Amino acid sequence: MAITYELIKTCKQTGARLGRVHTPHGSFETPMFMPVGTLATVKTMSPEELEQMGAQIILSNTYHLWLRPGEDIVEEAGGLHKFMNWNGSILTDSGGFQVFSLSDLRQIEEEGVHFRNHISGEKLFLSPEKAMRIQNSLGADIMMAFDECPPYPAEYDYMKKSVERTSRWAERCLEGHNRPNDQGLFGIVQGGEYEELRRQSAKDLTSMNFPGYAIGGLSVGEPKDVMNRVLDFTTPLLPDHKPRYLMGVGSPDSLIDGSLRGIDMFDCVLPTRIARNGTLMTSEGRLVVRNAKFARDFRPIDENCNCHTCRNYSRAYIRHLVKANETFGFRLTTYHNLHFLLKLMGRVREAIREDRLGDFREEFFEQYGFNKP
Ligand SMILES: CO[C@@H]1O[C@H](CNc2nc3cc4c(=O)[nH]c(N)nc4cc3[nH]2)[C@H]2OC(C)(C)O[C@@H]12
Ligand SMILES: [Zn+2]
Repeated sequence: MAITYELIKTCKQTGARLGRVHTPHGSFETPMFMPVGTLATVKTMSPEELEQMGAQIILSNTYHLWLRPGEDIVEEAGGLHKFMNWNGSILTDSGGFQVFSLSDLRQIEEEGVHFRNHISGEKLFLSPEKAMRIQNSLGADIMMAFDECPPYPAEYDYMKKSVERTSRWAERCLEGHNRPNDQGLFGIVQGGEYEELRRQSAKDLTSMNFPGYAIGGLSVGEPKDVMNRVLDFTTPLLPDHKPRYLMGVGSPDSLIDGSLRGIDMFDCVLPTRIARNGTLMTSEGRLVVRNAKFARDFRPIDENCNCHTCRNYSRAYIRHLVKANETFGFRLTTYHNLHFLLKLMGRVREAIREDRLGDFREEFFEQYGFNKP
C-alpha cells in the first residue's frame, strides 16, 4: 500500500494541522515525534516499552546499518521490522546527512559521495542508487531520498549547485527504488536559508510527485529564528495532502513552533542522547539529575508526569544510578524523555483540535521557562 495522508482539521488560531499518516505497518496521528533507533534499536528501550509509551513510528539509518550489521543480514532476517521485533512503522534516513556529519575525507561528485567508514577508515562510496538498494533491503515503510545536507552557513553559490544536484539525485532515487508507484519514498527539500533556493528545490521535488516531503538542511546549528523563518516560507510550498517531515528536530519549543507552521512529523536524537548523560526534559524545564541538590530529593523527576519512571523512582535514586554509570539509570531517563515528547505531541494535537495551539504555546513556554530572558 502507498503512504497516504489524511487531513483531519486545521487549527483556526495557527497554521497547524491535525492529520493521520497511513503506512503498511499502521497509521499514526500527526503532528508526531519519531524516536530515533539508528542501529535498529532506540538505545536502551525495548519495543514493548516504546509501544507502552505511545511510540508509533521510529527511525533507523541507512548509513549505519549498511556498515553494521550490513543490509544483507537485515534482509535475510526478513527486514527491519522482523529483525528488531518492531510492529509499528519505520522510516529510514538515506545516509546523506550521516556521510556529511560523521565522516571525513568526503568527496562529492555528480555520481555520489566518496568518504571514509567512520569506524574502520576504509574508503566507501554512496550514490542515490546504492542508498535506494540498501533501503529496499532494510524494508522500512518510509524511505528517504539521498541528498546533500550542506553545513550552516553555506555560500549562496555553493547552495545553488548543491540544490540542483540534490534534485538530480532525487530523480535517480525515484528510478532506483523498486517499489510500485513510489509508495514509500519521501523527497527532501534543501536550499539552506535562501528563499529562492528553497522555492527551486520545492518546485523540482513536488514536480516528481513523491508521496511525502521532508524539509532538510535545518537543525544544523542555525539559530531558531532562522529555522522558523525558513519554515514560514518553505512549508506552504509543499502539497497540503501529503505528509511534511522536519528532519532532526526534537526540542520542545521547536516541536511546537514546527507544528504551528504546518509540520506533521519530527525526529531527533536529542531526547535519547541527553537522557544518557542524565539530562531530563520536564514540564518546568531541563533537570540535570547528577546535580548534588537531588541527592536526597525523593520526588519524581517530574511531578506532572505519569510515566513508568516518574511513578516508581525518585530523583535521588536515578541520580545515584546515573553517577554510578548504571545502565538501568539511563533506561529510566530515556523512558521519561521519550514519554515526555510523545505526550507533548498529544497535547499539541489536542490544542489543534480545540483551535488553541497559540495559547498552548504561550502556556507551555511560560511553564518550561522558554520566555525567561
Ligand atoms: C548537527 O548535529 C546534530 O544533527 C542533529 C539533527 N539535525 C539534523 N538535521 C538534519 C538534516 C537532514 C537532511 O537535510 N537530510 C537528511 N537525509 N537527513 C537529515 C538529518 C538531520 N538531522 C541534531 O541533533 C542534535 C541536537 C543531537 O545534534 C544535532
Ligand atoms: Zn516521567
